[in-house]
Amino acid sequence: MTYTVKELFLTLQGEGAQTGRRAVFLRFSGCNLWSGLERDRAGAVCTFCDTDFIGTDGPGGGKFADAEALADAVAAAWGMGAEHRLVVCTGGEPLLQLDPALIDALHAREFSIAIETNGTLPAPAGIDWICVSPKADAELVQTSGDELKLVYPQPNNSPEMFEQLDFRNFFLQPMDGPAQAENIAAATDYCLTHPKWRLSLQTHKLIGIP
Ligand SMILES: C[S@@+](CC[C@H](N)C(=O)[O-])C[C@H]1O[C@@H](n2cnc3c(N)ncnc32)[C@H](O)[C@@H]1O
Ligand SMILES: Nc1nc2[nH]cc(C(=O)O)c2c(=O)[nH]1
Ligand code: SF4
Ligand SMILES: [Mg+2]
Repeated sequence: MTYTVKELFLTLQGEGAQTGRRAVFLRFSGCNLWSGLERDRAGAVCTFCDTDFIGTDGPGGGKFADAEALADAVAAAWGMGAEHRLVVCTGGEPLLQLDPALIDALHAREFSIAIETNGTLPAPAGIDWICVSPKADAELVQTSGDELKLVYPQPNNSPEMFEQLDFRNFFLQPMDGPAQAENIAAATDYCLTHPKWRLSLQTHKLIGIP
């Protein structure tokens, strides 16, 4: 199938348990919880998104005719060295496009495959690291994985609703936006009083990398 990619770039994972790890970010275009247009934001299911995922105009973005072509572009972005290869599939919502053919093509190039998903679609087999970030008012179908990363605070989406699910790590990530300082304070407070939960800061924003 053809894959539609907003951008594809090398950076450090900024969030969650793998923070600081070198990774190729593969940002797919499109999401099932928001059109990406500002005029639709207030009426969307997910209203706080910090990402432009429309079109194919970002660095390394474009249409890729098949899994081999896209996996080749990911490998080229990584460069030399077969060890510790990591690709983070994100978006937009990556599970609208990530399929078994692409998983196989990335594994054939020695990549561990991580995903950042809103959890509304089931993850196919073979993904090496699943990060689910549930959104209020969106049905959660992917209820297991490696980390659950809840943007905090969200009305109608409290941490207590998720802490019994089958995840190895539980993170609160302060919502970026006009109330960022208050949200960091509230998330810090929650982690201090609920030791199951850890704080995930968006470290790439702090240090000015993509
Ligand atoms: C842009 S989303 C793309 C992947 C997927 N659609 C999802 O929501 O998980 C990547 C990560 O950024 C988080 N995120 C989005 N907007 C945010 C914001 N304003 N503040 C903090 N985290 C945010 C999401 O919850 C998710 O964990
Ligand atoms: N450096 C960096 N780390 C990230 N972790 C998750 C991100 C995302 O947008 O999915 C992200 C991102 O956009 N940049
Ligand atoms: S689900 Fe993810 S990509 Fe879609 S609008 Fe929300 S944060 Fe953005
Ligand atoms: Mg991001």
